[in-house]
Amino acid sequence: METPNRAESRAVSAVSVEGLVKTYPPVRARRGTPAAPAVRASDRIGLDVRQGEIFGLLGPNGAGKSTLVRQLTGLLRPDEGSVQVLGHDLVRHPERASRLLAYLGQESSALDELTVGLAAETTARLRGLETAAARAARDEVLAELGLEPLAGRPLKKLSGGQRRLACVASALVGERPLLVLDEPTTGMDPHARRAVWAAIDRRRAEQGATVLLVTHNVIEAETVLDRVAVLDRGRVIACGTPGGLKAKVGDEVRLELVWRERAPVEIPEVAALGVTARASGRRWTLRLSPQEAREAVALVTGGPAFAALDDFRLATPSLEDVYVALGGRPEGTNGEPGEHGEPGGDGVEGLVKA
Ligand SMILES: Nc1ncnc2c1ncn2[C@@H]1O[C@H](COP(=O)(O)OP(=O)(O)OP(=O)(O)O)[C@@H](O)[C@H]1O
Repeated sequence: METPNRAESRAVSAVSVEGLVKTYPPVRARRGTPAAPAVRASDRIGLDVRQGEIFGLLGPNGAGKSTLVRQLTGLLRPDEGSVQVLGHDLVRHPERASRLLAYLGQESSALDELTVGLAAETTARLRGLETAAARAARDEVLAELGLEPLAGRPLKKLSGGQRRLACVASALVGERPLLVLDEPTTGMDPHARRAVWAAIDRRRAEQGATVLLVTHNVIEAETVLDRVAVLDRGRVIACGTPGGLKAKVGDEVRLELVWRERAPVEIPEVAALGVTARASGRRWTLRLSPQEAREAVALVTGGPAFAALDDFRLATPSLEDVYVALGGRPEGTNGEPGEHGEPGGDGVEGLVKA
């Protein structure tokens, strides 16, 4: 028998995904193009996004975030599994997606020929608003995002950040209960970013909108998200609130050491620290217990190592630490998982949402 809690959580679910599998087929080698193997971009994904929350999908390049949202928005058919959006089965009825959700993808080519104003107005009309209402909605969203001075300019003649902002305006125009935004603030300056987050937050506060946000900007994600799912190689390797996920890293603190030129590894204690450090140029990042951190700070500030030290910083765990601990790659790098991070397998099972 179903417990009241489960029944209740189902009732307020905006997006519910179960057992989602998507494999891109292999590509045969042709005229100088090498063959590519099949890619399982969604590997039995299960997710539940509650109504009214800002839910993030976080993961490195190629983790499968866009593939997942394209299935959630009815644009890509899964091989297996179910997708329910506000109670509608979008695998069986992908055509219903346009009534339920606004989707901002990574590409904007469909709107490129239109002016900023016309793109917003046309989208509003397509979402069922009458001419006068569509124009009012257009004016409102352009004012909200500071786009009025650019209203008459075609998107293809704007800078990257301006074009992205215009695309956000079109995504937000006309009310949709679910906003699916794939990297909405890419290329934007801080002023534009703030305007976008304020506009998203307003739709949640005033319209009760649910927001599903794709990002690999860990820092930004931490401040705006209610909950986050971390994707890696097509799998959800963790899901929870940013605070909850951070608590899973325990009471570890992060110690960052910046060396003047190079780390003085001829000092045995420094060499020992280096074994567990993630090194990036002159910077070492360590995750340590509070006691270990105290000892490490005493070592690098008190002894001969101090002469080689340029700067250091102690911080409580961030979402980025969680991400690295789970086998994700730190922001801004394309390298392999952190040296002391588990490879996203057994060690993190306890974090994966049931
Ligand atoms: N149309 C396609 N055909 C074949 N493989 C694809 C296709 N689209 C994506 N892939 C592969 O599927 C995997 C997941 O890609 P996806 O675009 O979903 O990742 P992502 O997490 O959105 O990445 P990014 O952060 O770079 O946007 C990658 O290995 C990618 O190379």
